[in-house]
Amino acid sequence: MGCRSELSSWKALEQSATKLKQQHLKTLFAQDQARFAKFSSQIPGVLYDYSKQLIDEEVFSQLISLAEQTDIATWRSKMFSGEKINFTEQRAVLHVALRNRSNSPVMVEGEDVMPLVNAELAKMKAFTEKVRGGQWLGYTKKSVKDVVAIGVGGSNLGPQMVTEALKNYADDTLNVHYVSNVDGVQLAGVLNNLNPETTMFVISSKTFTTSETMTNARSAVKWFLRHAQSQEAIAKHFVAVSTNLEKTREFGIADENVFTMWDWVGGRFSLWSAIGLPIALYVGFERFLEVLEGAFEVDEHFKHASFDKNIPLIMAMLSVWNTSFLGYTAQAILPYDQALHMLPAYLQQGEMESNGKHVTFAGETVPYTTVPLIWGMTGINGQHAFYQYLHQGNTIVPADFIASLKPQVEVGQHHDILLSNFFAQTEAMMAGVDEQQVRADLAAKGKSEQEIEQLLAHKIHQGNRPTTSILLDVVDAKAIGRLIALYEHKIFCQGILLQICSFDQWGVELGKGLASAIEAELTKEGVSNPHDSSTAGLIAYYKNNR
Ligand SMILES: O=P(O)(O)OC[C@H]1O[C@](O)(CO)[C@@H](O)[C@@H]1O
Repeated sequence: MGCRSELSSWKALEQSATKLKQQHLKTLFAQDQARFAKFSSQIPGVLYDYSKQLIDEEVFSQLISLAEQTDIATWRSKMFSGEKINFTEQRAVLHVALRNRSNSPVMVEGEDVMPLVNAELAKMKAFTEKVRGGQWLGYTKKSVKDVVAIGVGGSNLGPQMVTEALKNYADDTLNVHYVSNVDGVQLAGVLNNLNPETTMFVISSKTFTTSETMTNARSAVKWFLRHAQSQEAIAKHFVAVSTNLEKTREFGIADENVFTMWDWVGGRFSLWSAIGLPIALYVGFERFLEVLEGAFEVDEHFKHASFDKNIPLIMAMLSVWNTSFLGYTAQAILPYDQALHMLPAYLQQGEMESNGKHVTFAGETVPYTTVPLIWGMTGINGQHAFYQYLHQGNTIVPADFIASLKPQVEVGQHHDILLSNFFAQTEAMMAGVDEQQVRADLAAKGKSEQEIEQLLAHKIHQGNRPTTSILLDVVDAKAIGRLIALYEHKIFCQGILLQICSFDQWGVELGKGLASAIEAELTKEGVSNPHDSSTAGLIAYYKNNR
């Protein structure tokens, strides 16, 4: 299997990039009144408009050729049929089985995993209903009021992001608090306000070895036992989500309180599994199922839509076009919906942990930039923070703008004001403001010729900054399921287009190992390992001055 850059479609795209870099989006719009119709696609509940990306029909068809030449369709079937496409870890990649609402068999090594998935969903349902219904009683026979979800990375970001997104659908049955940071300040801040008699802990860790999570979990047990004073009480207040029964037992959690997941569920794709338990506890099991249903709709779209209408594939093709061909090495995620305020953080892990890599399937160094730096925040707040850079900085950052037709809560005219910003920003980034317009605006304001000359260069906006607009109906359980699944499949396609193994994370594993070696050095009696002078100096300063 040769490198992607040897493919004829790749070479054609390289030539097109040279041409397109001379083009202005404003001209492309002026030349083609049907541009929006040509470069947009819809599925129920989602309008995806990529007409403000710096492409033309030729580039689009070259991108489709790239998708064909890289065998996206075959890889897609491999994923859905449980082949071990995570070949560096010898694992299938089957988060799609977790939301397979058709219940058709999904085989892993000759075994249909759907009965396992359904059994776990049934266990989650029974548990959620018991806790939410007040029948699950704590050690003093009181029902649960607060849930503390302890986990990090994929065992935190997905559930927390969805919990935040669906806040407005929650009743006041339970509060859910998330603790991910090993900085004890976070755990202490949460526990300070809680009553152990009415608190349930959900310890989520696929491996049940992640140092941050296990440290927080152990401290939570200590805090709990200080009050409960009885080891047996733990069974009423601690549940776990993990693949590692040996470790959950060792920790002291009874098997019946362990929700399982499987090695074919990657951490950053795990919110659909029992890792989503805190979501179900917060908004109810039925709503959690709606999240799965929304994702399942997108799985079906991804499997069956033609390449030129296939939204996740188009998202991936555009990312590769912008990054590997046009040389834009960052991408902003800008939700114009408060419910999606954690989406940028979630997608940072999704995309960068998956595809932030530099070798091909065969382990050769790729000669192109792979994925961009993903960053962002809610659009309106960003407008008053970093949009200056997006409009007039001398690097170009393509951006995904995401909004909804309806707000979760109507408050006066707020939504129209919000959306007018959403529309205005992408229009301005596309069209910019040229010299003629700046001159006319300043003259209309009564500025002198001299004043106009002084201000001119500062007020010109070059525009030509690519954006995509995603319009959801309203952020509800189904919509959030759809949106996440779109990005997940985008990440999958990106990996194939770039020939990157998307489902391992060796870089993160390296950090984990290094930190635990240094941890031992930090004790008083800890022996210093050899380090560079900076690291050694920092450790010594810490030990001598803390
Ligand atoms: O669920 P675990 O095993 O605690 O791992 C947490 C996270 O750590 C990572 O390995 C690295 O951040 C993620 O992929 C994973 O989601």
